This record gives sequence, structure tokens and C-alpha cells, in this order.
Amino acid sequence: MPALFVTGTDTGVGKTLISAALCAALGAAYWKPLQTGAADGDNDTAEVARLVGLRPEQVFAPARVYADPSAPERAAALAGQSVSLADVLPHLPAARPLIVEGAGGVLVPINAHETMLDLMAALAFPVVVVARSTLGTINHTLLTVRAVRERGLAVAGVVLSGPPMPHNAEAVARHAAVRVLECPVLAQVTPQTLQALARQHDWAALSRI
Ligand SMILES: Nc1ncnc2c1ncn2[C@@H]1O[C@H](COP(=O)(O)OP(=O)(O)OP(=O)(O)O)[C@@H](O)[C@H]1O
Ligand SMILES: C[C@H](N)[C@H](N)CCCCCC(=O)O
Ligand SMILES: [Mg+2]
Repeated sequence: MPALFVTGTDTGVGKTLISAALCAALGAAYWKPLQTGAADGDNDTAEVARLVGLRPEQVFAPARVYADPSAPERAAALAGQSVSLADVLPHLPAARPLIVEGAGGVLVPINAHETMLDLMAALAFPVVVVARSTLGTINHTLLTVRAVRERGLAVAGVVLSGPPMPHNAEAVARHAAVRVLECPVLAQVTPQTLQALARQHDWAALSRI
């Protein structure tokens, strides 16, 4: 498994938690190319490193970090800057296996002409879609899977995070013909519960696409 790109149907759906589970299960390094929200303490890299206990050589700094908790396009503008794929791609770590986490969902703007999906296409890694498990997720998840596939990328699987909703998992799996894993609500998100989550599922199945 060389690398996976973890995207989501939204911000706050559990991409970082699932990225950590994948790192723990696969012994992978982690990279968040674009981090926004630093002023609010958002630091997905530190969170994954803490949860997984990543070794220093498995932790890679984002290409850009912005204070404002918005899409990279706006967060960069508020910092008086702009950002493009050309700024990001040279920072791609050589380490493998590698988990790459996007910011928000697939059409989040990086600038006026580029989105997260353009970053995903440039990297060309199989994609894991993280979504909430609850009502409304079927539409969001099928839209995201369709957008990823229409761009010519492979969807390694979908992870539904939250209370078990077997009907939603079944509907997504059937309508998108995709592998679906369910991640329950963790009462606490700690290194111990993360390790348990990493053992609970066949995460490696996502890398056997
Ligand atoms: N299954 C779960 N059980 C318990 N807590 C969860 C679960 N999924 C997500 N969370 C919590 O919800 C919050 C948002 O999740 P997370 O940070 O992983 O979202 P994200 O999709 O990575 O967001 P961003 O777009 O900011 O990167 C975090 O506090 C996380 O620990
Ligand atoms: C700050 C936040 N946690 C994310 N890093 C950025 C999410 C941008 C989402 C933009 C949108 O889809 O409306
Ligand atoms: Mg995150």
C-alpha cells in the first residue's frame, strides 16, 4: 500500500480520527498538506502524532498553515497570501506507506481555479471517503464518491463515523458498489481507544484495492 488520500463529505466528520486509525493499523506516516484554523488550535498533524504515537520520521509538516478556520482559498487570502498546487506538491513526503488528509471535502477551494479534488488528482492515490453515519449521509457520500470517480480516481472505501446505522451503510455500499466500514462513537478519543479502533477493523482491506 503506497499511500491513501483521506477525504470527507464535510469538515468535522472524522477524517483525522480515521487517518490516525489507518496510520496505526498500517504503520503509515501522515501528511496534512493544507492546515487551516491554526488560530483555533486546529493541528491535525499533532493530533494524529499524539493518538498514534508516530515516530518523528513518520510526521511531516503541512505545506501551508493558516490561522483562519476556513477553506484554504479564504484562509490564505486573509493572511495576505495565495496558495496553489504548485506550492504544495513539492512538499509531498517520500515516506511510504503514507496517509494524506485533505481539508474539508472534495470541492473545497484551494484558490480561484483549484480544489481539493485537483490535489487528489495530482497525487493519484486511492481515496478513502469519511462521512457521518447519520441521516443525510447517503446523499453526501454518494455525491462525493461520484465526484472522486468521475475524476478518474479509485475509491478504496467509505468509513461511516458515528452511531451504527446499518441501513445507511448498506445503501451506500450497494448504490456506490463500494466497501463500507463503520466506526462507532468513541466515548473518549485517546491513544488507547485509537489503538483499539485500529485493531477492530480490517483497515488493511482499504489498501488492497
Ligand atoms: N467516531 C467518533 N467517535 C468519537 N469522536 C469522534 C468520532 N469521529 C469524530 N470524532 C470527533 O469529532 C471531532 C471532529 O473530527 P475530526 O477532527 O476527525 O474531523 P475532520 O473531518 O478531520 O475535520 P477537518 O476538516 O477539520 O480536518 C474530533 O473531536 C473527533 O475526535
Ligand atoms: C478549519 C476546518 N476545521 C477545516 N480545516 C477547513 C474546512 C473548510 C470547509 C469549507 C466548506 O466546505 O465550506
Ligand atoms: Mg482533520
